[in-house]
Amino acid sequence: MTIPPGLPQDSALTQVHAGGEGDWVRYSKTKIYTNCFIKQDGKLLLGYKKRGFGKDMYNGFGGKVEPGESVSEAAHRELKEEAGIEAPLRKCGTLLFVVDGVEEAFHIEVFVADEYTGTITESDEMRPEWFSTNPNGEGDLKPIPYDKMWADDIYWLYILLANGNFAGRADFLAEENTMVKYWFGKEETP
Ligand SMILES: COc1nc(N)nc2c1ncn2[C@H]1C[C@H](O)[C@@H](COP(=O)(O)OP(=O)(O)OP(=O)(O)O)O1
Repeated sequence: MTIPPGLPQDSALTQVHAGGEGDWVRYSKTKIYTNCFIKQDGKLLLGYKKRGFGKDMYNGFGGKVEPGESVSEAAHRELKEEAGIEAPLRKCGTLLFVVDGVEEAFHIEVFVADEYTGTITESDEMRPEWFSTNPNGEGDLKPIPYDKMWADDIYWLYILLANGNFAGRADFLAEENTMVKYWFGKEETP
């Protein structure tokens, strides 16, 4: 499978996962979102989404890029609004999701940081929680709850945890956490 439409075609991406059948779904509009992760000492900070899109699932902290805002500004704002913290965020991935029945495709810029300042605080939208990056958990910390996350996350989160860069696309069924077709690539480092 080649790099899907909607992802940068000239990048140094090597396919790491691909699956599904049929054609990529066509879409006419995209909305830009951010998604931010804090990783530190074998732990990953996730948020339990209390309302809105993705309710009752764990995810990074993020949301829509507002008019007049850069993607980086939006990432820092959402991290502060949803988790109460600031961090030296580094962009590490680009994701495109087309959800059947949702008019605009989700173009998501993913950020990561190894440190943060401030006090992690629950917001109206997210309840922050640390997880162990060890698949068996560590002490009181549970392993990353992939069964309560978007189905795509398991295909790229390990690259983020290893300080790599990635891009991917998935076409989802309407109102279901099911990928109909997907492609994920890792950027090769020289
Ligand atoms: C469909 O697959 C997805 N996978 C993953 N991992 N993350 C996703 C997927 N679809 C959306 N997201 C992310 C992108 C954003 O970080 C959030 C959604 O943002 P939200 O709708 O909550 O945006 P806000 O601006 O915060 O919304 P409000 O208007 O409610 O404040 O999920």
